[in-house]
Amino acid sequence: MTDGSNAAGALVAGVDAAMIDLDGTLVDTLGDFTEALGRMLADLGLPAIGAAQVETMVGKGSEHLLRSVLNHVLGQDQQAPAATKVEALYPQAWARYQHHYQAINGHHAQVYPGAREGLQALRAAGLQLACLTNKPQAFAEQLLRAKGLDGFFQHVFGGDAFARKKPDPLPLLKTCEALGTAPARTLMVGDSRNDAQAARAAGCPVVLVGYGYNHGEPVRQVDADGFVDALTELLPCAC
Ligand SMILES: O=C(O)COP(=O)(O)O
Ligand SMILES: [Mg+2]
Repeated sequence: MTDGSNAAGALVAGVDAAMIDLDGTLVDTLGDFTEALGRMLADLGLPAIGAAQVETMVGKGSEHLLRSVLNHVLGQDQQAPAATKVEALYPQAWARYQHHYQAINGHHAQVYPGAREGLQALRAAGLQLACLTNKPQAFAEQLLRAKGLDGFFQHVFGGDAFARKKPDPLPLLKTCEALGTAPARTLMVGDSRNDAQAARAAGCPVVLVGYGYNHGEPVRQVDADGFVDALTELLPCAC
């Protein structure tokens, strides 16, 4: 239990549905990202990147991740302006990354302790659930199926499902529309300021987990309505 858990329970008691982030919230996918990026960088003849570095770059979708990784590895090369090189390499990097990620999706990833049980409890409490991630739709669906988590969700929306990604409020508002719930009664559950900013702008309550990826910054400094250490703390309470 954490200080935020009572607040989280109270929030759950006051909502009709929840939107659950995927990477860093339901599944620890850092191993998948690092593996697919490593294979991509090897194909391009570029230096490798470590998991600790990758962790700070995850959460804003694949395009942002690839540009951050290329910038990082090319930043060590002073021969040409990094930005020009990044854009020149980007199309090939994108194709190799897609190829490799699809092949290894879920192989180096683990469902977080309590995540499955938390989803079960939320469904048992009568909440509708949507998975709302910046991960591309096809990869998100493939991963949820591989981990046996797909059956919990009425909807799955990836980073390419709408015109803009989190932290823009649009994906949350569109998800509320699909669920048929008011934003103020639809809880966002995520792991980063990306999720929290989007929720604030959409008018949704937001709870963050303490264990995910928050762009290399302490997550408890983010403006959110509550924090939990496991999704099992998201139980509706009568408080
Ligand atoms: O950037 C990503 O692919 C991860 O996205 P998520 O944290 O919104 O699931
Ligand atoms: Mg996340």
